[in-house]
Amino acid sequence: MWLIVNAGSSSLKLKVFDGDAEVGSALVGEIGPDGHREAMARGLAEAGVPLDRLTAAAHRVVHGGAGLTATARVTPEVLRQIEACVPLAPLHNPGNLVGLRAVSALAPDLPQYAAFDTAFHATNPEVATTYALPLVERERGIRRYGFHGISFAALVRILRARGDLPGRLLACHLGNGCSLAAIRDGRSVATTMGYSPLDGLTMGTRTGGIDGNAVLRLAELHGVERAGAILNRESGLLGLAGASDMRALHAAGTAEARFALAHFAYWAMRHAGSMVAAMGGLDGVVFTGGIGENDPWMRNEILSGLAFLGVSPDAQANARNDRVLHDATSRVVILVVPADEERQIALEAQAVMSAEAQAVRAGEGA
Ligand SMILES: Nc1ncnc2c1ncn2[C@@H]1O[C@H](COP(=O)(O)OP(=O)(O)O)[C@@H](O)[C@H]1O
Ligand SMILES: CC(=O)OP(=O)(O)O
Ligand SMILES: [Mg+2]
Repeated sequence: MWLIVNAGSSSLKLKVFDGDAEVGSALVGEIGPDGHREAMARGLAEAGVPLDRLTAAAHRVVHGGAGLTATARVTPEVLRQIEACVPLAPLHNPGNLVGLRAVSALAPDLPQYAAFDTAFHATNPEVATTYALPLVERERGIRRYGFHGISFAALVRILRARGDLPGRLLACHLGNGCSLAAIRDGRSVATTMGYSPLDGLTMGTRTGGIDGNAVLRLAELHGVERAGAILNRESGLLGLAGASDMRALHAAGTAEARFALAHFAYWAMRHAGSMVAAMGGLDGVVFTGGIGENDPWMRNEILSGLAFLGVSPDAQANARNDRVLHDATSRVVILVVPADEERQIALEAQAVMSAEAQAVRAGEGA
């Protein structure tokens, strides 16, 4: 049995797999950036995790930096590197570390693995990942990494298994954090997040794209730490309309809420154009994440802005949150694939464990 821990910025998802079967799960939502320790204790109890029967645990880790680019066994050195990436993903890596430490406290001998949100974008070309900074600054690892890679890898795996993977795919992960990826023949060639999960789309509490000089001005006014909190925790939908939750904005009906919804849709559409250019056209659009899977209004708004690309949704299918959304005239397929990060983490970690076992056997045989 495997325990999978997915600590996002606003939710904690736990799953227990026995072979292919999901035998336990827990979802602790709306936990806020500092609530991961309590959420972890609650989640483990709720999922009924049989600690003594576990083979291993595997975790989603948002930022692996330049050093951690593939799913790995968690060693003290790996933990140190994840810790070193905390400033790069301040909403995420601390929660990921809480999860890792909570499991080792409960089961000190249990093997643990980490899968990284950055890894899927390792195939982006250098022009896409490089900031035009002086060499000495670039050498510090200040570059674009991209995130939500476990979610993107999962939807590629699912679509490929169905024989449904479009050649040039615009993937939209719209949750509390939001990013787009340009996926060509199953490989990421561009994505909207950069050095940290702040860049790109308007998000629940993050600005999305903002001019570096505006960031400097905020740091000058408030100090670096406070400026970081403003950009990461008090901005986005929350900053525009006082609520970070998409459902709350739809319900609010105020002018501010309508503007925040329009802002979210507009910037998703603007960045989608950039993704389409990066892969030289568009064959498919896929939505995933809490908003991507459940918000017909938002999907329709974004897709309307992409009508010039031949994107044409079926209104009824969209309203029903169907898995296939394009109508008969659409030149582009439009799909919904529920986020499957936990199974992706399990598959990747199990592959690493099998490779380790094989290496040990080979060593014993030699
Ligand atoms: N039925 C719904 N309609 C609109 N938005 C929804 C719906 N259900 C969930 N959401 C939104 O999805 C977002 C959370 O996405 P999720 O992927 O669960 O978050 P996380 O990034 O923490 O994993 C929130 O903005 C929430 O309001
Ligand atoms: C990377 C990221 O933004 O993750 P989440 O959507 O879980 O906040
Ligand atoms: Mg998420």
